Amino acid sequence: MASPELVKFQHVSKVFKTNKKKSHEVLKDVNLTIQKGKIFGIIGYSGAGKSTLIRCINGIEKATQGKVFFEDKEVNKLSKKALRQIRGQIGMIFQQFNLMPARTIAENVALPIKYSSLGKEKIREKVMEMLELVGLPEKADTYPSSLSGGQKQRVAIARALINNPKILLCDEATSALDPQTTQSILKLLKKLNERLGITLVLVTHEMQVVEDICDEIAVLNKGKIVEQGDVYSIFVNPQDQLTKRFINTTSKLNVSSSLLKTINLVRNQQLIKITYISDEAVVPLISIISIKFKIKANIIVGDIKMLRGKPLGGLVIVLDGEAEQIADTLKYLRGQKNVQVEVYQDGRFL
Ligand SMILES: Nc1ncnc2c1ncn2[C@@H]1O[C@H](COP(=O)(O)OP(=O)(O)OP(=O)(O)O)[C@@H](O)[C@H]1O
Repeated sequence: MASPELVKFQHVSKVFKTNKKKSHEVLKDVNLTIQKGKIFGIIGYSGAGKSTLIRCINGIEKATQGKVFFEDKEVNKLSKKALRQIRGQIGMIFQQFNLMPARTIAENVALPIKYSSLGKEKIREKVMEMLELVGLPEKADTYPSSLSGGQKQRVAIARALINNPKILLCDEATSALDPQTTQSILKLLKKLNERLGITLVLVTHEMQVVEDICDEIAVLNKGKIVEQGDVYSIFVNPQDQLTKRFINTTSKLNVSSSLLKTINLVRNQQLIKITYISDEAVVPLISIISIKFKIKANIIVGDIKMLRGKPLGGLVIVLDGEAEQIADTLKYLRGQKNVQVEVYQDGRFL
């Protein structure tokens, strides 16, 4: 059974007026559903509208058209008081951490509950609990300037979680961090998702982040969602060119064009890329096509990885044979269940 819906966008558009005459449609007819407990990635280039989209979830931005729901509540229609209550259930972290430099780590983490009815001791207890959760209890009484970028993001996560939110919005949360620190923050986010059941929305321009921890993904291009679905299916069979470009950034099969230029294809040779999943990952496709079609197949690059616990493999191969043999081989490969075939033409795989 599908998990219940936490966030829903129905035909959401957002227009910013840039001056009296000009306006800019930043989100265009966005439809998406985020299920409770999932890790949902929103990927797109700079300016695609990612931040605007997640800011519509907590009502920092208001949709110009369409509806945004948080559980069963329509965010745009809430009173100020109701919106404040909803925001208490929505945590947010940012690329630049947004910590207050003149406050200690403990004071930073306590900020969202500073004016609550909780007493000082209870607040300190909750702060320490959050700092334990993110692995930084010993930093409670130090200042942000003494922390590394990764530690600052951990503090920001602790602050965002202190109200026990249902969802954590992460706006390019790892973009300012080196790859190793990025990994440790992603690991922490995954742990929080598993332990607390908190829903995560990750805005990013890095497909590696999506590959590492997301369950679902929406690809945003100039304000439009061009593709969405579960991460494995999208990695296996991306439909949109932009999605393919993002996936290529994480793939060892993304043979550089300079390397491809060194492969001097002669007549009767065809460069292809095949991607295969599940059982096909272990089926000896190359042997089969060599025997069946008497074709030579030279492997240029091969890769196999586990994605969400399932294998995803791929090969870049030069097929060498008569035109008819190549055509029959391509037909055979394309007829295989769970095998995607792309042919190299005009400098790219299509
Ligand atoms: N308050 C605003 N007024 C006018 N234009 C805005 C406003 N906020 C954002 N925009 C414009 O909307 C577009 C999308 O911005 P947004 O920050 O949502 O994109 P993004 O995908 O998050 O990009 P980045 O990763 O660079 O932040 C940009 O062209 C931006 O200039």
